[in-house]
Amino acid sequence: MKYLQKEKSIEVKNLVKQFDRKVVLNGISFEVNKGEIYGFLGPNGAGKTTLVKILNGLIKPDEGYVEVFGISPVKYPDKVHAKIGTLTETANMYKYLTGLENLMFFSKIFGMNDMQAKERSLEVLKMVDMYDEKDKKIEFYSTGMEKRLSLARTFLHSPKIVILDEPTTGLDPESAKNINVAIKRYAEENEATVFLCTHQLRYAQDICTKYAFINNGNIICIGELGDIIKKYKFDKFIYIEAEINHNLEEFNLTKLNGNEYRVIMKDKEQVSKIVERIVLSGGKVYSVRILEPSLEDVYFKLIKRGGAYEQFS
Ligand SMILES: Nc1ncnc2c1ncn2[C@@H]1O[C@H](COP(=O)(O)OP(=O)(O)OP(=O)(O)O)[C@@H](O)[C@H]1O
Repeated sequence: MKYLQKEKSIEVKNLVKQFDRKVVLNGISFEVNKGEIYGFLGPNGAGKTTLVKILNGLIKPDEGYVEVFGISPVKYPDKVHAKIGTLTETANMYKYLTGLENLMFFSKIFGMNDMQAKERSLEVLKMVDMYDEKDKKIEFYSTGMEKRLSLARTFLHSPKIVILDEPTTGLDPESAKNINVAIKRYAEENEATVFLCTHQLRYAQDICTKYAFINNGNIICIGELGDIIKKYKFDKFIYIEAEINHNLEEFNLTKLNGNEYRVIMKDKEQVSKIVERIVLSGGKVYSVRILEPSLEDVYFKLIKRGGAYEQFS
């Protein structure tokens, strides 16, 4: 059978970056394939923004190499900029211009004429669900609206790679969800690759297809969530929604919200034993679910554990 090689969007090899002798990226290597929504996850100060700057050719690595669609951003930043759209934490927009005027301004920087700029700006406004707000000045936008407009700006030149640095930071859950929907839709409709840097794991889990965990400049794990869970034999959880009348300490249930409880699953018999005890002691069981650990569970265990880098593909 013919070996089909996946098309690489980003390739990073043995990348090292230091600031004032502090190693911020410690020889990291990974590849992002076309069409992936790749979550690059790590705590504050892990080195995510530094990597985004290198991918954009804004700073140079000390060692190693990086390619975006086979082009070095170190040597040819302009060529790379033409193919990627980057949303940084601090996207600068003109407060006294409307959303539409801002987007038209940036469209013209990409070489569009008035008509093309207007047409494309209206298109991307619809993509992020901001069409109705297009004539409002940015100074009157909420944080969530401003972020969606910044995302629209990232989409203006139809980039095949979108690099997003903390796109949901500071947003309420609904605004964060809107951002996620727009990112996913853009990726699907444009067959684009997304490189998402964040420490907001719940939002990452909603859209990412693959992950790299970075801590203190080292990648500690790369893979799809299911493969990482299998590899490390992470426990499953039993979630029980119930009214519990008696102390069931022996089962080590952790109370979550309302009537929901969670416990690490040891074996299948455990489920009926817990349900039986709750009912026999006068309580009520409304639902029982068995779930894989979340991205958050996996991430915190691996980050805490530290250790060597492992890749599953
Ligand atoms: N220009 C610079 N000069 C000196 N140190 C820097 C510089 N830029 C970044 N650093 C340091 O490099 C480390 C990594 O920073 P970076 O911004 O890449 O982390 P991050 O993972 O993006 O974190 P956050 O989520 O907080 O933005 C930090 O300790 C930071 O202080």
